[in-house]
Amino acid sequence: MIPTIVPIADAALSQSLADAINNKTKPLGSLGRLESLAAQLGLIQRSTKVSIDQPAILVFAADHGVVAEGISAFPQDVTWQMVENFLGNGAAINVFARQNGCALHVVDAGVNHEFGDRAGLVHRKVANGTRNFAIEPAMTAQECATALEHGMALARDLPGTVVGFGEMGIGNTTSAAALMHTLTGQPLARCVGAGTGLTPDGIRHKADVVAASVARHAHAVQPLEVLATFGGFEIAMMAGAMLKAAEQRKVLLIDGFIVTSALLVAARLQPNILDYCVFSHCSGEHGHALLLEELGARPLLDLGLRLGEGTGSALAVPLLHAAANFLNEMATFVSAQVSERSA
Ligand SMILES: O=C(O)c1ccc[n+]([C@@H]2O[C@H](COP(=O)([O-])O)[C@@H](O)[C@H]2O)c1
Ligand SMILES: Cc1cc2nc[nH]c2cc1C
Repeated sequence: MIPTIVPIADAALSQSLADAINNKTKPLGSLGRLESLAAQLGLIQRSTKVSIDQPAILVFAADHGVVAEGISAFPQDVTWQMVENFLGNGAAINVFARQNGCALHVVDAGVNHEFGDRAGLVHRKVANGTRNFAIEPAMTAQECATALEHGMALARDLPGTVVGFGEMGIGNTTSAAALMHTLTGQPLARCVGAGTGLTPDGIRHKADVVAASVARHAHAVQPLEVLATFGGFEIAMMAGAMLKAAEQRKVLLIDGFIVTSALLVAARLQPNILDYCVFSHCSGEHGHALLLEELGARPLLDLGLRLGEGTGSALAVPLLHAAANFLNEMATFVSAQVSERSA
């Protein structure tokens, strides 16, 4: 069952939050984007005091059958090798999660590798990678439902008020581009990018593969059908986790192009989910800026990141703390006896 997500709008609370923010010892609006972020946190948590408690990053990993079409600059084995790197604390996400006090959970959603009983790995493998969607749908409806259910169950069991999303999966920018094109109607050329580093010729080939695949599966139009046809297990599991986390009124930290494509699917199922999302950054991946625009999203950071793993999510955590802390802790003009604006 897809969770029902309620909007966060509350006119009376919005006014209280605006008053609380405007009464702080600062010129009106001078904390810029942190002010709208603080107001969003307050509406999500239904309070004029907010808490950024036990932030967690979930990194979902899976393989993609479409790599057989030669659409990535890297071999498929990098997916499981990077999962090992996450478990060994050596990846960028390990560094940034540790630096910013985030718990890190690495989930095998469908990697084409047997990890054995590896400490720290969350085993939710749906299958050893998806099928090649250039030939047949990536997953069955049942596999897609299983991935969504696992994601929902994982999010349900998380403590804390913030969930950041990340992913690892060689080939998954091809999935994400197909999802974006199919669900938004944006031209393919605006959805397909270099991923891990394709050459211009490689990008043209990738776009041709997606174009042929979309034509082959033209019947897939409903969001869940589109997800099963072009998605990855990590993308479907993320979509499930996002839906459950929003139902639980958590703050969702959205990472780059692939994470946003999972959110796009979730938002087509439950549009109110967008109220709970903080868009951590605009990725350097070609389609991301437009995908954010499609979702009406305003990213916090623009650092040219295009790594994935949840790195943008982890880097945005200090900004969440800053927004929460100024709202909770700053003095008001009255309490600090600071003179207000003269005219
Ligand atoms: O997050 C992004 O915007 C992003 C952009 C480009 C690449 N990636 C990462 O690179 C991998 C997919 O790239 P590719 O070229 O194999 O499709 C996958 O592991 C993603 O985490 C991530
Ligand atoms: C090395 C490497 C690390 C990654 N992390 C996320 N996607 C990745 C892709 C590659 C190739």
